[in-house]
Amino acid sequence: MMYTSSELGPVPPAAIRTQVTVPLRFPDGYTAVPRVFSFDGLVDGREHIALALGDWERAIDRSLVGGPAPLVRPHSECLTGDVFGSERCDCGPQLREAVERIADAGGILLYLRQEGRGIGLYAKLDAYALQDGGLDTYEANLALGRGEDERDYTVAAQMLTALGVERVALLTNNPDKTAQLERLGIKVEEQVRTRLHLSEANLRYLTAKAGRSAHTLDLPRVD
Ligand SMILES: Nc1nc2c(ncn2[C@@H]2O[C@H](COP(=O)(O)OP(=O)(O)OP(=O)(O)O)[C@@H](O)[C@H]2O)c(=O)[nH]1
Ligand SMILES: [Zn+2]
Repeated sequence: MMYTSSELGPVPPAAIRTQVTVPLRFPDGYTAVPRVFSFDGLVDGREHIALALGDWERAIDRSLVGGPAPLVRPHSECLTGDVFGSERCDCGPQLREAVERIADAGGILLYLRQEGRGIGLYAKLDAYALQDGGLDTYEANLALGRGEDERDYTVAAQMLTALGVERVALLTNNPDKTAQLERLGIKVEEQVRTRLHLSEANLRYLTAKAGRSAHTLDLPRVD
């Protein structure tokens, strides 16, 4: 049975399992040196990781004594976008943007293994095929007998709590991430928008996100 936060009440604790430094170099030459954390006890049994970037320890310490909240992005896995640079979505550029902004501010990137808004990679590719036949990104999920968005952010709350993060500035345009984390006991003091990463190929996808799930995206009008 799938775990959902509303069923089981308080978020079960998770513990840090390993932390290790992984130097990164992006295709455009940008480099960052996050501390990568793995965890024991995440409720869905998947291998989610947290990347702590910049002066993250000071950012967390400061937030515990009333200073500004650390910048945190929960980023859902998108193999085609994050790894291969797919232009069907905005995930790759958003991930690159997030790493740099969090490294500058000090904070945490949660890399959540929730491919395809939780339906998995093969189902996402099936959904892409349906979108090529005219359905939008949400209709395609429904046509496959899946939810429009099956993501549950309990694991994100678990990881933040294990890292000692109680308050966050959340780097996202997705109001559901903010709402769920608040319900899970993480204080979201601010929702910080990501930039708009628009291409000819992702315009329909981003328009559906803005229209159907209230993503905060300033898109040009399409007639
Ligand atoms: N089912 C499905 N999933 C998609 C499609 N396009 C992208 N995705 C997935 O959508 C998710 C996007 O996740 P995020 O980058 O966290 O983005 P978001 O929830 O839109 O919110 P932001 O924080 O504003 O970026 C990834 O898991 C992608 O694999 C699609 O057409 N169908
Ligand atoms: Zn994507």
